[in-house]
Amino acid sequence: MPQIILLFSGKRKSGKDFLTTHLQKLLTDRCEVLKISQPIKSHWAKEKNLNLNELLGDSEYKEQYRLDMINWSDEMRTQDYGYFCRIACQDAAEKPIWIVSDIRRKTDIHWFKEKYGDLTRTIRIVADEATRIKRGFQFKSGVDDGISECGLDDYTEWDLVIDNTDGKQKLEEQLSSILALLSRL
Ligand SMILES: Nc1ncnc2c1ncn2[C@@H]1O[C@H](COP(=O)(O)OP(=O)(O)OP(=O)(O)O)[C@@H](O)[C@H]1O
Repeated sequence: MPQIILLFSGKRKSGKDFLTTHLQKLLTDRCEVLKISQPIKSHWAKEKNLNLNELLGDSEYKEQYRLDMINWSDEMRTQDYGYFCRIACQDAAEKPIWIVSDIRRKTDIHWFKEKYGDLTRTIRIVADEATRIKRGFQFKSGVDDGISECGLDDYTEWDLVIDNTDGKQKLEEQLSSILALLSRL
């Protein structure tokens, strides 16, 4: 059982992978990074005979399959909203800090809060559209106007909001604001 769980959310190309990878480097073996998209991608890779590592990485490859994966995983979620959260947690190593790098829906937050109560901390990464475009974002109908991108737009109870817009916050500032959430450890 972890002692604290950091739930990260943010729109496409806001910097979720970037910041959680830097955080992982700081926390080294005290933390485990979980991705809710991992079980989705594993299933999809097996089913369609695709390269799992390419799907998990930051590449054009995953964009080709994103819409299909979203549609399939949404169907699974309507039957059981905790399905992918549960698998991601089952597969996670015993570490004091869990970093969940891709929270996308209110039901994801709900599931973690229901199961882990006040061990959870929610973090929203924001970046303006110009920055996201510079970092590879291109609007895609069915993806960027769907629930997986917009499901948390009106959520207001974040424990921390990080501005990852180009030129706004320094990486060290961003990381120290996240570390402050771990002060109870
Ligand atoms: N603060 C930053 N400074 C420089 N480059 C950044 C910064 N944040 C993110 N990037 C770069 O922008 C690109 C997109 O970031 P990243 O992959 O972390 O976004 P994401 O939110 O995980 O996107 P997706 O939802 O598509 O997986 C990456 O190439 C990353 O290295």
